[in-house]
Amino acid sequence: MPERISILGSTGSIGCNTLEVIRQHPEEFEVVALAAGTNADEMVQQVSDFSPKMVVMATKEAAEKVKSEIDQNVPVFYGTDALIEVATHPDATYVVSSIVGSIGLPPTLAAIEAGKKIGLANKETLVTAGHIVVDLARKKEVSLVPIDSEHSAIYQCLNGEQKSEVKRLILTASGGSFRGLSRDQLTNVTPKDALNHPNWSMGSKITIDSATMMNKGLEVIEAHWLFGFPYHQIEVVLHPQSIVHSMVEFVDGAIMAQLGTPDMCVPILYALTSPHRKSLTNERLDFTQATQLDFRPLDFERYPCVRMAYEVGKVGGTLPAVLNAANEVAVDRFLTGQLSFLGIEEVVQQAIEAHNVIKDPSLEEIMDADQWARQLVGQLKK
Ligand SMILES: NC(=O)C1=CN([C@@H]2O[C@H](COP(=O)(O)OP(=O)(O)OC[C@H]3O[C@@H](n4cnc5c(N)ncnc54)[C@H](OP(=O)(O)O)[C@@H]3O)[C@@H](O)[C@H]2O)C=CC1
Ligand SMILES: CC(=O)[C@@H](O)[C@H](O)COP(=O)(O)O
Ligand SMILES: [Mn+2]
Repeated sequence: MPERISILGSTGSIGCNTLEVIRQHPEEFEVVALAAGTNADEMVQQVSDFSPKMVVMATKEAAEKVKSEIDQNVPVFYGTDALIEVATHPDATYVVSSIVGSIGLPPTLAAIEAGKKIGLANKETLVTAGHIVVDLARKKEVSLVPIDSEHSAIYQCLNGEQKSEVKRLILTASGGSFRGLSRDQLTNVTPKDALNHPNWSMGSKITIDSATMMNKGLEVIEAHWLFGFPYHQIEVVLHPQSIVHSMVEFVDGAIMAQLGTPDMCVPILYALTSPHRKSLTNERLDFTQATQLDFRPLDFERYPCVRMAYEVGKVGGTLPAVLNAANEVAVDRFLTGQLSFLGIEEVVQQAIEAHNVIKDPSLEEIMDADQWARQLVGQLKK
């Protein structure tokens, strides 16, 4: 039987790569339902290529545009509630969670509640409500398989290993688009500069997160929840080539690493087929050509967002949701010219300091904290 897949965020970078993987294995995978934001043109093409049973767009206008331009009689809905229909479609066995931002949390939880297998790209879900997501997945016996490249690498390195024999997880970080610049040189950098990631082609929000290295901070919290290790066993190392996608060190000093060209189709396909592997037509590493692998320690002064994320992750409660929501709004304001690049970390720090943390929060308390941070950072001047 093919894996029957719903994709949340099908028009994005991960969504399109997922469809590319599906295209390469038509006998293994079938598309059931697709959800996206406002990119109606891309969705019209996807409907024509994959004939889903249902489509959801974020807005009425986008839904009407899709409806008016598709040949097939596919139901098209819109809005956040309709995302749940895609996530829980009765014909779907697998949900790829690849909407950007904490808006991906409710449909991802709904998919877990409905017992679907999950391929998780949306790291904001785990940062915002890690304890709730992981507990529900355990209760429902749902496998939560990482798509994020570092976490996919660690997932592969941990396969068949004992957790008690792990010394530490080592996340690699490219350093982002400004890795060659000092902090003083960051004062006047522009969104165009920041969107120029050295190794990966990704959506705009995560590309800015890579430049501030908030991405690595979010990934530390993501690793904590996915693999169940305390923060002192999770480390970050700079690796400018993004070839070693992450590593696991064991108690005997042995280190396992997963390597490959920076291509998200690899972790996406592995998430869909693990523990098995399928072929992929893609660029390969060639060690007969000169290949350099460099590693450097992370300077927390240069990249304060990583330090912030460790501190926030250790405090827990509603604070990671505040960090995440504040960052989402700050990145959006940077991209729209309302905030400087260094302003991103400043306003996130202000939100964290102003928040009264609720310990062991309910989902409602987490959503409230998320909204509180969005309002606060939306008003802050910088
Ligand atoms: N790109 C990558 O290589 C990696 C991404 N990730 C994570 O995966 C997630 C997606 O990243 P990426 O693909 O780069 O992001 P993109 O910005 O490329 O894509 C985001 C997707 O979410 C959709 N979307 C946005 N808002 C809504 C909404 N309100 N309702 C429904 N859909 C919505 C977009 O639709 P539309 O465009 O139509 O508006 C688009 O399909 C993020 O959490 C990111 O951190 C993790 C590792 C690597
Ligand atoms: C592809 C992927 O997983 C991204 O999260 C990537 O890791 C970004 O790279 P850096 O955050 O290391 O710049
Ligand atoms: Mn990553």
